[in-house]
Amino acid sequence: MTEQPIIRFEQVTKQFNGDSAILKDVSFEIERGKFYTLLGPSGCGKTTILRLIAGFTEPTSGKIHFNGKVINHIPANKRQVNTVFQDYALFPHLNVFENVAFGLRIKKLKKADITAKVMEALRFVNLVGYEGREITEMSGGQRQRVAIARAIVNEPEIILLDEPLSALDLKLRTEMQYELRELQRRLGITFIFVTHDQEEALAMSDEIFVLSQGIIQQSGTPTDIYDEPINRFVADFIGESNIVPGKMTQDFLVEFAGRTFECVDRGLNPNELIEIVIRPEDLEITTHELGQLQVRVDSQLFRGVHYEIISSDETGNKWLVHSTKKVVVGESIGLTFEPEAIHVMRFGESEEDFDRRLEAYA
Ligand SMILES: Nc1ncnc2c1ncn2[C@@H]1O[C@H](COP(=O)(O)OP(=O)(O)OP(=O)(O)O)[C@@H](O)[C@H]1O
Repeated sequence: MTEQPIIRFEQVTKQFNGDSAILKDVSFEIERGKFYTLLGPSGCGKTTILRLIAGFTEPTSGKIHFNGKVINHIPANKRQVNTVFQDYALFPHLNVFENVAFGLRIKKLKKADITAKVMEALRFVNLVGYEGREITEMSGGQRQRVAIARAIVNEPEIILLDEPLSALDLKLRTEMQYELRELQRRLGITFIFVTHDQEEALAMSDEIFVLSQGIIQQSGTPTDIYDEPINRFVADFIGESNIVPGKMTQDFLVEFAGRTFECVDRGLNPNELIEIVIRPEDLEITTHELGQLQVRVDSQLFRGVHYEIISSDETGNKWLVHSTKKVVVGESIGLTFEPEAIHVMRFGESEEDFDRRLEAYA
């Protein structure tokens, strides 16, 4: 028997003061011990999901299950959940030790137990030796670690992290991404992390939920989502892509840019209109004659590791190419790609409907 999910949202809708719904009939499951990321643009409802899990707000309709029990009305302080906020919400008048100890003092633990637990949490985040420091004397990255220590000291089953890296500069941010990921592995606690940064989500997560307009557009592993975006929103939001209109003439054959190509997808209706996604790094540059597609180079930018080339084919499609080869603007070149590089999306169909259709077909 598979273990039941630690969190399950069952058709959860959230509306504020009669306004239109922020979350619309959202259903998902969170498994124990994994690193999840809620990814989406500003205002899509990511923080609202965290607040619902934490118990800071209740759903307008639907059910939230925690270890199989409905927790809609359970107050925040009775849930095995701790949150690390964007601004860390540390107490500036308390030192590092007291910040971490705060929750344990409220629970009235014995002094010796508090010391042992706080030191253990500080050890986890590599801050032993800093316990007497004032919060104001700590750097951004160190404050971040204090906030995490304050969450883990309560031994929660879930840690919620609301854009915790957004205040850090790029270098520190990358370091903290590694640190957080590593910490989650060592602790084995479920992490639910919120970000609007797709690279961060791809780098850190076991599973990503891509949200837009109060709906989970797609969920899956980073490679699932990157390689097989379900719709135009996900393809655009996760990395750069070429999206062109096409037709599925039969299984394993697609037509776009006026030609027919082999692909690895099947299960669509003959001649169904689709959108084709090809990632810029999956296009190879060759001579005009050897290309599967002939394009004219419109522009070229040097990006350090690669050139970013914008080109167009005869039917007017634009093709973005990432290549280590340099080309000449105005020149006609050929593009080649493997059948696996062609990803097929259909218009306006949900992930569930898509899967159901594929299953029925298989
Ligand atoms: N208490 C509230 N009352 C009314 N509207 C709210 C409330 N909290 C959030 N909203 C609205 O709900 C929508 C979603 O907000 P939420 O904070 O969940 O988005 P988000 O995806 O986390 O965005 P961001 O990345 O900007 O933090 C926004 O339009 C916001 O204005």
